[in-house]
Amino acid sequence: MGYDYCFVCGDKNPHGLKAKFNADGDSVWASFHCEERHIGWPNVQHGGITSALLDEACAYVPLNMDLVTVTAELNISFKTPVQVGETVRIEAHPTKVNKRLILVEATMVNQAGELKASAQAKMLVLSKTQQAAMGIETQA
Ligand SMILES: CCCCCCCCCCCCCC(=O)SCCNC(=O)CCNC(=O)[C@H](O)C(C)(C)COP(=O)(O)OP(=O)(O)OC[C@H]1O[C@@H](n2cnc3c(N)ncnc32)[C@H](O)[C@@H]1OP(=O)(O)O
Repeated sequence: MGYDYCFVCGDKNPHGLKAKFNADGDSVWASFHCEERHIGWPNVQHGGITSALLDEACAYVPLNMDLVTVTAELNISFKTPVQVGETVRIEAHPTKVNKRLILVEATMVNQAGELKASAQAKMLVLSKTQQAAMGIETQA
């Protein structure tokens, strides 16, 4: 699972987060280590980084079903700051699957199991025409 220049998962993007997402049934997960370059406030992971990781996890859920989507809505609750030096696990799973709309929930927890952030997303399935218009190439 991956896309070379994606800011979150691409391994060829020199400025990217290089998070690797794995499938586990209909769920997906990834680990991420917070470093100094990811902060906003001192020692605290930037909320945009947290949001990007959760958004990506939500996109990987339909990808795991061979569906290409964009995020139509993303609601995030930031529960506890992610500190520099912490490793977090991001997980996401589908809660409702319709023809064009996939509802997804995602969480970010640290190694002690403390909830750092959670998200609910509405992922809109793109038609082949919409994918082509966006320059997204798929094998199928
Ligand atoms: C292949 C690649 C493999 C590897 C990839 C790894 C990289 C992964 C990268 C992942 C990156 C991370 C992910 C990212 O960050 S993706 C980037 C962030 N997201 C965007 O840029 C999306 C921008 N928005 C749009 O493109 C359009 O507004 C969309 C496509 C969302 C809707 O467009 P449009 O309005 O023209 O709609 P439609 O004609 O297509 O469809 C209409 C249907 O959709 C329903 N609807 C619409 N909005 C909503 C809503 N909010 N709630 C509920 N329903 C909604 C609507 O009622 C209708 O239903 P129905 O009447 O048909 O029943």
